[in-house]
Order: sequence, then C-alpha cells, then structure tokens
Amino acid sequence: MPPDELPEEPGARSLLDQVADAERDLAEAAARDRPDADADAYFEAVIAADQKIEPRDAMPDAYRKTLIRQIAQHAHSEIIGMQPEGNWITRAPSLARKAILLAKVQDEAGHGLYLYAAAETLGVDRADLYAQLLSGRQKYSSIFNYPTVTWADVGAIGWLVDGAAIVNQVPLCRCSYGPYARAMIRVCKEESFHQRQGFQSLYVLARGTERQRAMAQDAVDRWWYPSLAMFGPPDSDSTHSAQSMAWKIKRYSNDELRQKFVDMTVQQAEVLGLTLPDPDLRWNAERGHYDYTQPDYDELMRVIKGDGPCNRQRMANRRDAVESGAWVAEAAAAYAAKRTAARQEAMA
Ligand SMILES: CC(C)(COP(=O)(O)OP(=O)(O)OC[C@H]1O[C@@H](n2cnc3c(N)ncnc32)[C@H](O)[C@@H]1OP(=O)(O)O)[C@@H](O)C(=O)NCCC(=O)NCCSC(=O)Cc1ccccc1
Repeated sequence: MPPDELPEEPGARSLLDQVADAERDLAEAAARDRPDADADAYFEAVIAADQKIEPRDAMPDAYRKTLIRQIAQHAHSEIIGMQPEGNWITRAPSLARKAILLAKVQDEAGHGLYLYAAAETLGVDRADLYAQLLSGRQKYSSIFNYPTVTWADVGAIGWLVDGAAIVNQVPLCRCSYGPYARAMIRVCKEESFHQRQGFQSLYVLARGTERQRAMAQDAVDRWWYPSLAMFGPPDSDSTHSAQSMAWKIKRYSNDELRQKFVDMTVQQAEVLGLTLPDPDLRWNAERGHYDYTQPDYDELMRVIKGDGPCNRQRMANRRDAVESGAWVAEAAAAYAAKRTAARQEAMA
C-alpha cells in the first residue's frame, strides 16, 4: 500500500478533530473540581473516564515519574536523531534533496523542543534533562546508534524509522497526559511528511541505475531489524508496559505495535520493488497478520546500554554541540534579559 494510504489507527480521528478534542479536554480539566482529600480516587476516575490528566491535576508520583522518563527519552531521541541524517546535509545529491533534508532535520529539533516543554509541565527543568542525557542516566532511542553510510540510508530512515515512529506515536495522541498527547498531534503530522519523503527517495533510487537500486536495497537490509527493535523488548520482557497501559499512557503493547508496523510495511516494500531481509516473512491467514523473524533483542539491550556502533560518537557530538554552543545560549539569554528590562522600563 503506498504511504498516502497509511492506515490510521482504527477509530482514529482527523487531526482537526483531534485539535477540537484537545480544546474540549482543556476546558473540561479547567472546569473540574480538584478535591485535595481523595486525590487518588480523583486520578483513577479521570483515567477510567478516558479524560486527560492536566499539569495542575493530582497524580501519583509513579505516574509522574513514568511520564518524565518516557517524554524525556522521546525528546532526547528527537535531538540525537538529528545526527544520522544531518551527516548527509552537505552531501545531498541535489539542491531540492538538500532543502527537504534540512527541513526534516529542523522538524526533529522542533519535536524535541515540544517534548521538553511537555516534560517541563511535570515539574522538571529542561537543563536537568539535558544533564541526565549527557551523563547517560536518561536514554534515547536505540535506532540512532546505527551509521548512515550511503545516501540511501536517508531514504531508509524516512521510510522505516519515521514509519515505525508514526505507528508508535499515533496512539500517543490519545495518551492520558494532556500536554504529551497534544504535542504528539503535530509531531505525527510532520512525521507523515518525513515518511513519505523517505519512501519517495527510495522509490526514485529503486528505479535508477543498477548501482542506485543496489544501494537502496542495501540500506533497507541494514535498517529493517533495528527499526523493528525500536518498539522495545518483547512484551514478556517489557518492564513498564502493563502499568503504562493501565494508566493509558501506552495504548498498545510493544509487540502489537511491531506487528502493526510489519503488516503495513510489507505492502509498501512491494510498491517500492525492494525486498525486506526476512526469508520467513509470510502472510498468516489464520492470524490475519504477517509472520516475521524477531529482531535480535540481545543486540537491542547492548545498544541501549551504550555499546552500539555509534553510541560514543553520538554522545561526543552532543557534548561538543553543548560546549561549543554555550556562547550562543549565553548571548540569547543576555539579549532576552535586555529586552525584558527595556519592556519593563517602557511600561513603568
Ligand atoms: C515503546 C517505548 C520506546 C518503550 O516502552 P516502555 O514501556 O517505555 O519500556 P519497556 O518496559 O518496554 O522497555 C524496558 C526498557 O528498555 C528501554 N527501551 C525500550 N525500547 C527502547 C529503544 N528502542 N531504545 C532505547 N531504549 C528502549 C525503556 O526505556 C526501558 O528502559 P528504562 O526502564 O527506562 O531504563 C516507549 O517508551 C515509547 O513509546 N516511547 C515514546 C516514543 C519514542 O521515544 N520514540 C523515539 C524514537 S522516534 C523518533 O525519535 C522520531 C525520529 C525519526 C527519525 C529521525 C529522527 C527522529
């Protein structure tokens, strides 16, 4: 199926409808009484009614901590995720491809900023989150520790990595925490554009010279299993899934989303004329899904723990960006302070 016909989550609503939903959620939250006496019962009632928890609402500490962990990891992923594709901005094969890639990488920076802002509504400071990323206490997605060795990798990231990100993130638009759910609406819209540009780029390569087609196939061969691993460990080893699903942070388990991604992607590969590197991939009529080979979860754990092909390089680049960009941050803060002072003086 071409990506224009990406299946929406069953029952999912259009983005405009979702914006209207978000406005309604905010109005409902503002109108709600917030009884101090029975905060737990109040929280449980909001979750049971499928309404949104908002920043001023009472929430259990563990819910707050889980959200901070997931949203921070998500934000860090967007920021570190700029590096693999950023590697090709100066070497894009045409001006048009360069402009598209620049816009995509900028979008990823924007997603990181929405997500840090969403995390801050939970009472954490973004500077602390940056520090935890740099010290290794907070993680980012395993996928961004793989190298981009050819131009076709940029197409494969758009098609497979953004494709997997969308499958994971569309249900997060219905996450129980309002600011995270609302951030995801815009992020998903932009990720759809990213996925289509990746598909289109690979489509062109797959119909180019024999070398270009081989380059596209090689990129798909290398990115397929790491993309499947993005969904996390299998359900049997997922430490957080059961609780996160009970709290309606996650709406589907890791394995359910992985299967959804496989089912969607097989047909797109056929349109591309490229093969997915799994000899055991086949339709199972009884299950109504494709059977497929699982990714290597030991490798996933090694990469998460810091021992992937590019973990050290990614963190070194991030550290360098923070240090060499410190003067820009200082100048921006000084400028903002000067403008605030001038505005206050004018109003006095
Ligand atoms: C599904 C999951 C990732 C994991 O489910 P959970 O219930 O949270 O955990 P679970 O119990 O199953 O796992 C046990 C432990 O394993 C950790 N772990 C698991 N998988 C991974 C992994 N793949 N990488 C690293 N760590 C992983 C997990 O944190 C936990 O560790 P902890 O106990 O904290 O030490 C969830 O957090 C989620 O949906 N996050 C939001 C989406 C998101 O973050 N998307 C980002 C990528 S998309 C993007 O950036 C867009 C883009 C595209 C192209 C270019 C640029 C940008």
